[in-house]
Amino acid sequence: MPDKLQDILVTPAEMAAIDRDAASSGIDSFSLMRSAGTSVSAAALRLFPAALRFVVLCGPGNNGGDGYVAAAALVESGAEVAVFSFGDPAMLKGDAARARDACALTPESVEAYRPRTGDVVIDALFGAGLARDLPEPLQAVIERVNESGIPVVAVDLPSGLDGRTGEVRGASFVAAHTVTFMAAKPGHVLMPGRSRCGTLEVADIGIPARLISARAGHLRVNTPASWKDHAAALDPATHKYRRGHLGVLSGGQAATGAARLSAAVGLRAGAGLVTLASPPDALAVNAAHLTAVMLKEVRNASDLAAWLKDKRLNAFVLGPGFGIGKKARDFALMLCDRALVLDADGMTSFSEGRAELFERIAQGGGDVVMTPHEGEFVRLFPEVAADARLSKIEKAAAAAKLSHAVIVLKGPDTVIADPSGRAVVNANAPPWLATAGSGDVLAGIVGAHLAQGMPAFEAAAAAVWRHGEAGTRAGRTATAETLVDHIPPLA
Ligand SMILES: NC(=O)C1=CN([C@@H]2O[C@H](COP(=O)(O)OP(=O)(O)OC[C@H]3O[C@@H](n4cnc5c(N)ncnc54)[C@H](O)[C@@H]3O)[C@@H](O)[C@H]2O)[C@@H](O)CC1
Ligand SMILES: Nc1ncnc2c1ncn2[C@@H]1O[C@H](COP(=O)(O)OP(=O)(O)O)[C@@H](O)[C@H]1O
Ligand SMILES: [K+]
Repeated sequence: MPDKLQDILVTPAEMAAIDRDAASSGIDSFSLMRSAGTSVSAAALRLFPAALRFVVLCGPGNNGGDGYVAAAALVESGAEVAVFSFGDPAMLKGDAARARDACALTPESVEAYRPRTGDVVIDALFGAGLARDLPEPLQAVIERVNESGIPVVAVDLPSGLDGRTGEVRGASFVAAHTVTFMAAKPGHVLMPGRSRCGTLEVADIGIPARLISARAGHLRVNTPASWKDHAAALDPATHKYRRGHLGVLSGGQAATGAARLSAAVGLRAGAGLVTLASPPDALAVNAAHLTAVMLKEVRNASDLAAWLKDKRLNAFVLGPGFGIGKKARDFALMLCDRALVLDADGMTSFSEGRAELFERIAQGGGDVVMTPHEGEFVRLFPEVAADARLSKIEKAAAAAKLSHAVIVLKGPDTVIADPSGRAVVNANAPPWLATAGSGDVLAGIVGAHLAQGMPAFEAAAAAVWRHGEAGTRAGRTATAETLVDHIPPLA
């Protein structure tokens, strides 16, 4: 796969346009189908050399066409092959009809398929463009195959998954391996889709990279390529203030741990200095637990205003354990013309009165990153959360547009989106990141990146990636504290 296509995510609508562009540029579309089908048969033979029979399930469109090509290639390799079709194969058109004609096997109806030990299923029923629920009889076939435990190799995407959203349309195969073409689609990386694709192979079937780049939007998988240009190695002549000064706002004495996690990881993630701003009642407990992190008493808005006169304080984290209410709102409004991570209680405090926040962010010119999990997202963006048509990427992008902030919509498939429509989907996070305080650690990493001068989108994307890596390094028994100890270097 050409390097520049490596991380690109192409929506099914963009892919359909790319297909049309390829055809109108004179590329023979049947040769693309032949490459697609043979890359599937090659994968099946490579991964399942001991299969007793390959069962190719072919649908009514070009995905089915790929299936007929794969079936013919498998027959040629000497394997035992059976073909089952959904819909009347006589109704196939164009390239798919040609592929059917080139396959010597006579298909049976898919409903007649009964899984047998030793079978390997090639799922060529529907591709990534599926946008409505599968018919009931097909759902029953899929469930039967899933229950049988027979391995499935999916062509393009496991049938039943929506390639735009990753959602299940009635039922979907759970594949052991998926072969898609030219570029991954959102449905391969968004949940639950990602967990149903098995290993993902992106096959180059010969569509020129320029045709793909010309149609692809600003959607990527989150890898270092998305932000490494902003993660410069340290200048040997640097000093701690040049590495940035991060301020973290602590809650009252009963809830200080969350902010301390953000502060501790802030230093680890590269801020030159971190100061924890504490209300008076929490000073003693914070002092007892801090060493390299500094402590500052901040009682109220006027204390904060006085502290903000120090312009070297260039980024803040507000929210973890802070408490919900007017104080959080006042503080956030004062901080959002500097670089700010608004997390947890900081966001929830704006369940009412968000318009003022969003306006300030738009006017402030600072870099604001909000890091909601699903529950916080519903509170701050109820109308976006309730729109069932939107994918997680589209939800994060809509919230970014509405709030003028960079949105980190967390979960196993965290999406980072900015108001201009740029978005990345994260895929390196192990499930044991779902542990108390993990979000506080993430907020502190974003804050450290902002303090170092990274733009908000890159700061957030790099933080989510490092958080995922820290999870992998810390291992299954990770806690928020051990995540702090396992943050990998940025550059
Ligand atoms: N991307 C590319 O450049 C290439 C794509 N190819 C294949 O082409 C596929 C896309 O082909 P198509 O656009 O024909 O898509 P599909 O093969 O997924 O089939 C779409 C057809 O199924 C019908 N359909 C959709 N949802 C349905 C539902 N829920 N119930 C019943 N019928 C439904 C549609 O009306 C349409 O006739 C890709 O998945 C890939 O496998 C390859 O042939 C080679 C080139
Ligand atoms: N199943 C999962 N797989 C990978 N990462 C996850 C999963 N569930 C949650 N996470 C990540 O763990 C972190 C949890 O943050 P959050 O929900 O704010 O928890 P807390 O408030 O306990 O810190 C987020 O970064 C989120 O993306
Ligand atoms: K499929």
